[in-house]
Amino acid sequence: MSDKALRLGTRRSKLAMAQSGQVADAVSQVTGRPVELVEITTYGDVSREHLAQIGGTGVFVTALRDALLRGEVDFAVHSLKDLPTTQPAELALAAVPEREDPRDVIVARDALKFTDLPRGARIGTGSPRRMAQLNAYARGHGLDIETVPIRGNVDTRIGYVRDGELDAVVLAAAGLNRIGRGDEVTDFLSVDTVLPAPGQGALAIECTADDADLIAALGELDDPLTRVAVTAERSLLAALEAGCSAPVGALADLLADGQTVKEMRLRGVVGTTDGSSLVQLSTTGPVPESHDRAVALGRELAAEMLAQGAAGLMGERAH
Ligand SMILES: NCc1[nH]cc(CCC(=O)O)c1CC(=O)O
Repeated sequence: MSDKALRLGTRRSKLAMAQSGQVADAVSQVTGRPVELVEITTYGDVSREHLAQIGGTGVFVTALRDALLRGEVDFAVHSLKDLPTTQPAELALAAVPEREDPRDVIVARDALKFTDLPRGARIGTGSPRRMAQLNAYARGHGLDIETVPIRGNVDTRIGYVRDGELDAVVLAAAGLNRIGRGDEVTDFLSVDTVLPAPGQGALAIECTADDADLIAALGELDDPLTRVAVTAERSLLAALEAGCSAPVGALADLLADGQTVKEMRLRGVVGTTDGSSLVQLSTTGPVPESHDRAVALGRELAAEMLAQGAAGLMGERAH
């Protein structure tokens, strides 16, 4: 391969710049080639408030993919949870690096923990998945909380807490860690309380499907166990026919015995945003040995969830 600089297409947001910068360093380490960042403005960046109306799924991703297909950049980095579940044939998911912390967290006033929030606490989140699970937990544990729909970037969201408008906001640990603001977390939400979005905490490194040399080079950053886990999670999401704004949580984690990975557990949840009904199921078995097995596992769990009424819960929307 040549020693020409590789062009990495990235969104301009703090999170995108941080994760692209980190991947750029890793890629230049494994390829020995310099990597230059090429900033691309996405429709999701200019029209954030209208994300719900324009459908959510993939708005952050489309502009980067278009730049790849036009040959303006060589590869791109996405938050895996923002990727649509269908992979275009012209693009290759060259690497899924090892996952960051998949959990959701809260940033609350006065360093409060979730379960110490006072009666009537207002918790900001724009995510129906987070609302559904927080409200379900509150109902089951006698907590009195109000989930308040909010949008915006990390600064905007944490700003609602700093200026006293909200008692807490919910964010992904991975995003805060990547921008160096992990120290603002006041509580980590157990995945037993709030299952993260499918793919949360993982990145996707994408290039065009015809660039075999680049696919092989980027593949050095792939973590096969993360890939198999997110494949099962995304297959569950796809089989539930839900977009990224739907109240679907999924997490595949590996059960290890010392250093040896023994089994994989896939958990899935859907619910109404008020938390009055949830369908939550899990399955545990051998780590899938192929992409197709991981896909099948996600489908199987989705089928069980649908049999328990999951579809009816997803029809309902936050606003
Ligand atoms: N919904 C937007 C989004 N997409 C990816 C992340 C960061 C976490 C990740 O990479 O999974 C976030 C922010 C958040 O949910 O708090």
